[in-house]
Amino acid sequence: MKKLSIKSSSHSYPVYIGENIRFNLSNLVRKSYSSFLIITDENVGGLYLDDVKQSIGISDNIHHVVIPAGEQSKNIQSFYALHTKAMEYGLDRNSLIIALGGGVIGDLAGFVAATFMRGIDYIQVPTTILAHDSSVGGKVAINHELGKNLIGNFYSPRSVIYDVTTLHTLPLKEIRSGYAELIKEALLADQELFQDILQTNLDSLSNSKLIEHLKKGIHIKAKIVEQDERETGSRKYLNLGHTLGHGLEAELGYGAITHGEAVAIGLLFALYVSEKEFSNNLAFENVFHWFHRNQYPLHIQNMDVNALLDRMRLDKKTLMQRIQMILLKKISEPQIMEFDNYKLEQYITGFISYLNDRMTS
Ligand SMILES: NC(=O)c1ccc[n+]([C@@H]2O[C@H](COP(=O)([O-])OP(=O)(O)OC[C@H]3O[C@@H](n4cnc5c(N)ncnc54)[C@H](O)[C@@H]3O)[C@@H](O)[C@H]2O)c1
Ligand SMILES: O=C(O)C(=O)C[C@@H](O)[C@H](O)[C@H](O)COP(=O)(O)O
Ligand SMILES: [Zn+2]
Repeated sequence: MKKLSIKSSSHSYPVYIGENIRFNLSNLVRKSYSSFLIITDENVGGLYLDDVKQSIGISDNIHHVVIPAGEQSKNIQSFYALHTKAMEYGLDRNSLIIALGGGVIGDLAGFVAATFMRGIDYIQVPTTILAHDSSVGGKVAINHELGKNLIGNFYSPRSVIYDVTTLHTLPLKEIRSGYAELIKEALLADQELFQDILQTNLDSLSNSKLIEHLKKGIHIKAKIVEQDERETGSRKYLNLGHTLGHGLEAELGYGAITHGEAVAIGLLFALYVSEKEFSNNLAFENVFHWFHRNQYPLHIQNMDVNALLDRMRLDKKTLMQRIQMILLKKISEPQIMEFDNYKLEQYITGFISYLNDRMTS
């Protein structure tokens, strides 16, 4: 098992990465709690809820709630229902919430923990590749129907317990989704990781390669969030690919495409704009080929560009109504840039038709 420690403004917390460590929760969670609420979804619950329950111990004070799987559950109704359950189960300020699942569960359960009785402890037990990103850094949120993660907070977990054995049950679609965030981290900070991912075929991914990539991704994320927890500066770079990605998720309807699939298209857009702005031959071609080879859904059909721009304007990086995008001058050299509507509209229109042409040729 590997352990790293992350410093947040309120406390430091360990990230454990290892095989079958979901069976060892009671040793890894050191403090004693009055009660536990495990929040999970129907897919993950069927696979791992019993393991986690047993690993905490035998007690009347271990409760669980299973919610429908998917992005549509990351909403105000689930948030409210979880608060109701927490009250009905008698959780108090010394209770622990356990987020067992992917990023949807982590963001939602984390936000419930951040707000229940003004904040109680929670831990992240991530079960997707994508959640190597979401479980670290303390961003917790739910979606508003107008925009992604618009209701939320920064609220760090007490620990992250990443049992990589759980990743064996992930479908290929979710492997792809998680790798979009890994490519993002590689583009931001690690040329070697980037080249290595480009050599990797997701349908024949080895366990050792996956774990190597995850450790590097977590390392990159950890370094950035330690420097700038509340996103006043360099943390914005972790939003590479998300200005368009989040806009697409909201405009297409939450869950129509996965977060990682949206980020993949957003990354291509960021590279497309970067190459035009900085006149360089960056990485668009390589990334496009890799996504295509690994069957990422890259078509954007029947998109109302103005509606998409309105979604993008609700992005949290927007200032004075001006949309900001993270671009790359080169690999490992991100830069934030502000755009006026006209220019961005031109770029989006050009990008969508270019991408659709490439996908049909
Ligand atoms: N807080 C952050 O810093 C941050 C970072 C990145 C993404 N996010 C958020 O994370 C969410 C996406 O997370 P996600 O991709 O993990 O989605 P998810 O939680 O919906 O999980 C994806 C799917 O995989 C299933 N699943 C999960 N673990 C499984 C397993 N081990 N075996 C089989 N099936 C499993 C789930 O039931 C679900 O159907 C988005 O809402 C995004 O906004 C947050
Ligand atoms: O941790 C961050 O910071 C990120 O931007 C990571 C992103 O992958 C993640 O999707 C995050 O939730 C986006 O944050 P948001 O503030 O744009 O909602
Ligand atoms: Zn993301």
